[in-house]
Amino acid sequence: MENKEHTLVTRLVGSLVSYMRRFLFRVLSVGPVPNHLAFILDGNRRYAKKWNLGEGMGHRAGFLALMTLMKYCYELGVKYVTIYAFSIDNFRRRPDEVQYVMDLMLEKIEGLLKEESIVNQYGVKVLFIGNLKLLHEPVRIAAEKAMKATSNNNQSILLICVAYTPTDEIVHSAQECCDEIRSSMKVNEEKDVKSDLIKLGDIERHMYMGVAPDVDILVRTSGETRLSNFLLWQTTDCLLYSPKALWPEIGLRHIVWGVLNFQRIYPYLEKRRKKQL
Ligand SMILES: CC(C)=CCC/C(C)=C/CC/C(C)=C/COP(=O)(O)OP(=O)(O)O
Repeated sequence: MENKEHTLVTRLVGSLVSYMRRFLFRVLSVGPVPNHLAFILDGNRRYAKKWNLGEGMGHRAGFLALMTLMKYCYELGVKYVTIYAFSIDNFRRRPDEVQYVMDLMLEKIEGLLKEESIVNQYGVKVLFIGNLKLLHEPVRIAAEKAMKATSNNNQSILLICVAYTPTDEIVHSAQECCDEIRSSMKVNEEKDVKSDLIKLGDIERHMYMGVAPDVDILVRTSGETRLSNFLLWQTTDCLLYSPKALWPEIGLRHIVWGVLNFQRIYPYLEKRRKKQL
């Protein structure tokens, strides 16, 4: 009996908190709501150290934080959420750590496709961004399966940057531009691609991130203010926000604060984007 009462109280408190959060988001959406939030997940290992946990537990806690944050973003009406899950440089970490993160990814990608997952609750299209050939084979296969399974969702988009760095992305885009021009040439035409044939729009179209608009807010946790080779092309006119919290500690207050600051500088960002400044 006591157990039943406890469950009922927990449920009631849960509903009340959720109601208050939605109310807060309604108030926030009186101002401009960002369309695209990007996150650098920094501080998983420091979190594990802080709480005397194994390093892997830090990454697990990081994944849980990501799920909560996605929920907040989609409730608020943010359409695109991009995360820096693993960079090309991260492959140089200790082999056992790389293996742990790859195994975790495999487990979590499979979890994302389950009926009760956030992906299904919010109609999320999942896109993996980066040089996927560099991923461990089972992870690449799972990533491709997830993209296929969610391809018809269009309510919200989750872009997971893995085996990604923007420098690699720019080289990839330039190569694709050249290939496209070459394939449009006549059979007996010389296959030299003149540099002035490549336009800005072509480069953007061939970027891995070409599927999403530019970022509105870039959040990097753990107080670091460096971009560390993330979305260099797509962050020219966005708010950079670096809360002190380690990634697994990120929460509602950070999202609200980030959005309020975005709204404060929104007129300036709009002017810059319309090239009026
Ligand atoms: C399917 C899916 C989206 C999975 C995501 C899995 C996940 C949470 C990956 C994050 C890995 C990572 C390199 C985090 C950065 O913290 P850090 O290791 O750099 O921590 P530190 O800054 O304290 O050293």
